[in-house]
Amino acid sequence: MSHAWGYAASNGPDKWADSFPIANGPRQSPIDIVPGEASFDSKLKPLVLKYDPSTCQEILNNGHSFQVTFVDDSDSSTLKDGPISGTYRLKQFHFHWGASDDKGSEHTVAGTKYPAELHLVHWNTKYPSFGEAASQPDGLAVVGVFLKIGAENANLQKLIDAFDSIKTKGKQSSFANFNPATLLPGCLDYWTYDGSLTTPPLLESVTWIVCKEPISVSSAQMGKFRSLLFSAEGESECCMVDNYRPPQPLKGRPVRASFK
Ligand SMILES: N/C(=N\S(N)(=O)=O)N1CCCC1
Ligand SMILES: [Zn+2]
Repeated sequence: MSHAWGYAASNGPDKWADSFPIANGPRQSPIDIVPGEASFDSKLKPLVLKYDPSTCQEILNNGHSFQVTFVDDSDSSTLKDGPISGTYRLKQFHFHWGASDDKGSEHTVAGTKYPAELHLVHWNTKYPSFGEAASQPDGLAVVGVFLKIGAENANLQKLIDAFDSIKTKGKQSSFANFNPATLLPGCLDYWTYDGSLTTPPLLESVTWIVCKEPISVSSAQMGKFRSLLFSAEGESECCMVDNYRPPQPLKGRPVRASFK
């Protein structure tokens, strides 16, 4: 791939293996989660998520998605227990979505696509930094939350209200005192499996924790997601849509459920 990766036919998921051969590796993400084939594991603990809104720093259009970045120089915002051991610090969260409400999530559930998926990215503090952790098999833990069309979500609206300041690639603005816990579903039942980053560099360092229960988003709010641009200011406008990788081969991996 002579040019930067993206989601177009010329540089999208089907082309990523040209520059990132791990794209065909043994533990790639996302996957299709088939509930009837997941095995309940009574040893799985409930998730312990502790988020401090004061660690919320900025909101950014990185040209692939929008992300909210957190100060991660202390254990103020962390993920513990669940399928992981030790303490993982929240680095950022971001979303993936479609051009229409019938697609957009990366993980699917028995083939069902949701209109969007939230990813809360955490790194293992046994390593000195996110960058170091991202290259380790137990380095990252990402909590995935599906978005389902329904009632308007007032907490998502706080993110949407900042979109005018980050419409184009590379734009960022300060974003303070947002509590990511407000984006979690009421029930934290989850599926978990060993996987990877779903964008280049596709590193196989992620313990995936995918919540069974979605959160709501209105169709109008999804329309606002689609008003963001992949393109930078002054470039020909390219709507930020379909920024999701399709499910990858499971290759024999177990998928465990924290619930019966
Ligand atoms: N692909 C990623 N996260 S994801 N979609 O696998 O959660 N990231 C790339 C760099 C930082 C996070
Ligand atoms: Zn993601």
